Amino acid sequence: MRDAYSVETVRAAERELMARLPPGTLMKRAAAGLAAACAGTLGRVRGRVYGSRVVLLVGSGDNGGDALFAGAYLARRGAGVTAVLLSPERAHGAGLAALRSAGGRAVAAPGAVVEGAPVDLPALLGRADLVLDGIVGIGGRGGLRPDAVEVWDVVRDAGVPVVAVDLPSGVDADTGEVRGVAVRATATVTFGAHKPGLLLAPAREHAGAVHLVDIGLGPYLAGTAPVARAPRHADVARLLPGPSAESDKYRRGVTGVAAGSARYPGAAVLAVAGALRGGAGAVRYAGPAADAVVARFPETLVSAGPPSAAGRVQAWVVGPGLGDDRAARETVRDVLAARVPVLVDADGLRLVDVERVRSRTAPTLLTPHAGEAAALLDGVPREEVESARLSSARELARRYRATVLLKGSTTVIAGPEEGPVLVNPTGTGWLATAGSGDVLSGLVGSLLAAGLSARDAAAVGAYLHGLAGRRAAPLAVATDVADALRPVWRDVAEGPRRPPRGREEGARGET
Ligand SMILES: NC(=O)C1=CN([C@@H]2O[C@H](COP(=O)(O)OP(=O)(O)OC[C@H]3O[C@@H](n4cnc5c(N)ncnc54)[C@H](OP(=O)(O)O)[C@@H]3O)[C@@H](O)[C@H]2O)[C@@H](O)CC1
Ligand SMILES: Nc1ncnc2c1ncn2[C@@H]1O[C@H](COP(=O)(O)OP(=O)(O)O)[C@@H](O)[C@H]1O
Ligand SMILES: [K+]
Repeated sequence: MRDAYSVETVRAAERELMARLPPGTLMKRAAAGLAAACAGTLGRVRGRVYGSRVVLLVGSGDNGGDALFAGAYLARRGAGVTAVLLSPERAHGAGLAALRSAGGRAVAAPGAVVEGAPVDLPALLGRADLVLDGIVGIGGRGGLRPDAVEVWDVVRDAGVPVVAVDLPSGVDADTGEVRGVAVRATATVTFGAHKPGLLLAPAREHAGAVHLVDIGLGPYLAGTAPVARAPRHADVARLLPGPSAESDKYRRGVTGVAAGSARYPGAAVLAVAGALRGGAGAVRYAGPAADAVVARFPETLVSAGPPSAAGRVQAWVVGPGLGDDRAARETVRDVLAARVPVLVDADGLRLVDVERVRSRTAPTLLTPHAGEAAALLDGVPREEVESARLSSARELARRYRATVLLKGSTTVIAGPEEGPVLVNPTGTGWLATAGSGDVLSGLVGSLLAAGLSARDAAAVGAYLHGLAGRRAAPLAVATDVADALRPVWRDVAEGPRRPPRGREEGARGET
């Protein structure tokens, strides 16, 4: 698991560690790691550090201090380093002195000049090979301030690679929210621990490839809970269900699918397609699209009556393409009355009664996209859910006393109890295609039937579905995603072969 800790927790751990070390040690460790990563980037873009041109954007806090010390390292290796100070009178003193004694120079940002000729920022950046964003880190509030926006606009237009120091300036470290303008980095070098914002959209889209620099916080974080955890290949591989020597199809679990309608038979077919690839031994379909399901998947056990009359299952999936008529409503009620885990998706989410879900004794898993989640949260704006995924999923899980898998650019999973939210690291925008959510609900339902907890089934399902989307891209349609589940499952199960860069977990980058 990749664990992300709140700013408060990171600061507390830093305080404890700092108390045991000579002053300035942590910043020097951070800066050394940052400089090494920057040297690597310069090696790639310029061939070497010596003779390259580096611009530091330096704010008024310790984040700017990190940039200045890293700049000093690079200057000692022969880079031409210029620090652009957003608040010259408050820039980190020791960092500034280190940069100057290493041969670097500092200039005031255009908005900060009180007298004298302002620096020609476009010209400076036009010659730069690399920019370090040390405007603001975990001490930031809200988006970039106007003076920082002015500088960032020039950097962005220059198209120079940007390494963000600790976090892209302007993003919210704890929530992943971006209120206003924020830096977009090629890479982010973060210190001590991941911050939730580095795992969560929209902020994670600003971070580029994320490198974690160990500054020795590990022992001081050990006893504290992360806010968010992102599974890796090995975590998922451990949870994949598989037949044992004594297995038969019933012992492997039977998935029930109550989906589709005369109007939307395809949703039933796609949910069954996912369910057939989730590790259960059999899939029962109950509903009006039985003919379409059997025509495509003859291995499905079908019936046209209510789900409760379909025979035993170990988990139900209800909702995709169900419509919202009386029959749909009854189907949802019938399934929720079952004493097995139930996944509710799509139309099912419009028909669930909160008290009925809360009173269930078997696990319930809700799988809304942002629009559905917004409706379940009494009609808050969809954008509000999209910008605050973590708290939205948590709130929904708390209200419904259920596990929630909130789909979208970052899929997050929250359980009814307190504890870390899971963040899915796989996926691609190509999954935003009609019916791919139906495949996911079938897949996760099958993992539930195979015996995984709601949280594990959601995490494994989202992870595999995201990989399948990448494998089927470009131009993936939902059936391609379902077809890609088998090879993706095999890859994860076979691990630990390092996936080709750009296709797997590390595509957004982490080292
Ligand atoms: N602690 C440690 O041991 C270690 C910490 N380390 C490093 O320290 C960083 C944290 O440093 P920090 O606490 O000094 O805060 P920081 O992120 O520099 O920002 C504060 C300044 O930003 C300003 N500002 C605020 N919002 C803004 C905005 N939207 N747009 C623009 N400006 C904004 C705000 O201004 P003010 O409100 O005071 O006017 C304030 O002066 C951390 O991220 C890591 O890099 C590493 O060296 C490892 C060891
Ligand atoms: N921008 C995106 N990036 C990554 N994944 C996405 C994005 N948009 C949607 N998805 C994924 O695509 C699937 C779409 O599901 P859903 O919204 O239920 O569509 P449908 O109802 O058509 O099946 C979900 O798994 C979701 O996480
Ligand atoms: K920064």
